[in-house]
Amino acid sequence: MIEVKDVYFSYDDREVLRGITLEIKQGEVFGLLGPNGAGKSTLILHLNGILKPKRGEIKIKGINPVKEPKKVRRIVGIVFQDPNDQLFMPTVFEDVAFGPYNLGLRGEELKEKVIESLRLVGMEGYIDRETKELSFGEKKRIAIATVLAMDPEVIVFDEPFANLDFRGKKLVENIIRRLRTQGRTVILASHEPEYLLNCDRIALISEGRLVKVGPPQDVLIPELLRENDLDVPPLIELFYDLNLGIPKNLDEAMDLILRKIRAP
Ligand SMILES: Nc1ncnc2c1ncn2[C@@H]1O[C@H](COP(=O)(O)OP(=O)(O)OP(=O)(O)O)[C@@H](O)[C@H]1O
Repeated sequence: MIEVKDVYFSYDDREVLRGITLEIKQGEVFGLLGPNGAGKSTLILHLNGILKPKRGEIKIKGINPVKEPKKVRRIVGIVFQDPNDQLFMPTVFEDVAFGPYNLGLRGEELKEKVIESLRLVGMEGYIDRETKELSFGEKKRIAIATVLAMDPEVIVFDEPFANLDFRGKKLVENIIRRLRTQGRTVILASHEPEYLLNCDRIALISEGRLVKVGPPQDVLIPELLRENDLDVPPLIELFYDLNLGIPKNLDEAMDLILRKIRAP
């Protein structure tokens, strides 16, 4: 689905991506983990042709985003880290309608798409609000709706949980769960391992290099996280020490602990 082949990128003469090679399969929930400045956002901006590799190549379903950015942008939707980079229209309706309007939707069909997308992020009551009046968390949810409204096969979330309260985080988790059941490909970039427990695979990136890629139990190793300036959540530390594997969530964590306690 997504092939990243030996990609290098520099801002002026500062090299930020140094030979990244990755393959992401259709329907995968794929985590991009790395400390601040590792190059996660830079890599993401390559996936729909906003940035062009200095060396190497990217293919999305066989299409090169540099050569055919419009085609690729119909496949890959990116939810930017800062919603202010995503929202630029006066009202919420206009912001969410912008993408589907460009895809050809009009009238009732367009309105229904906007309402449906806002409902998915719990913001249908905000349809006529002025975007600039909204709080950061509200803007973040509208930004997600603008991407959902275009029904992309691949959705990339850059630090989707940053600056969200408990309810906002749960809502994003539920959206990701729904996208997974729909068989969409989801990419989640974060510097916090605890948000990537549920991923199928995780790529650990540091200083523009791929350090490791694999399922959570192979990548979320306390020593490896520390070596790469990442936080080690107590849950991961505990489960690693007890040799219990990596739980996907608190329910599974409880289950694993109870099984361990009850084991003869
Ligand atoms: N537009 C830009 N011009 C120059 N340098 C940039 C630009 N954007 C990012 N950088 C630099 O590139 C490096 C990688 O940044 P990037 O935003 O890709 O990292 P990141 O892993 O997403 O970090 P974070 O977790 O802080 O979002 C950083 O050193 C950053 O300062």
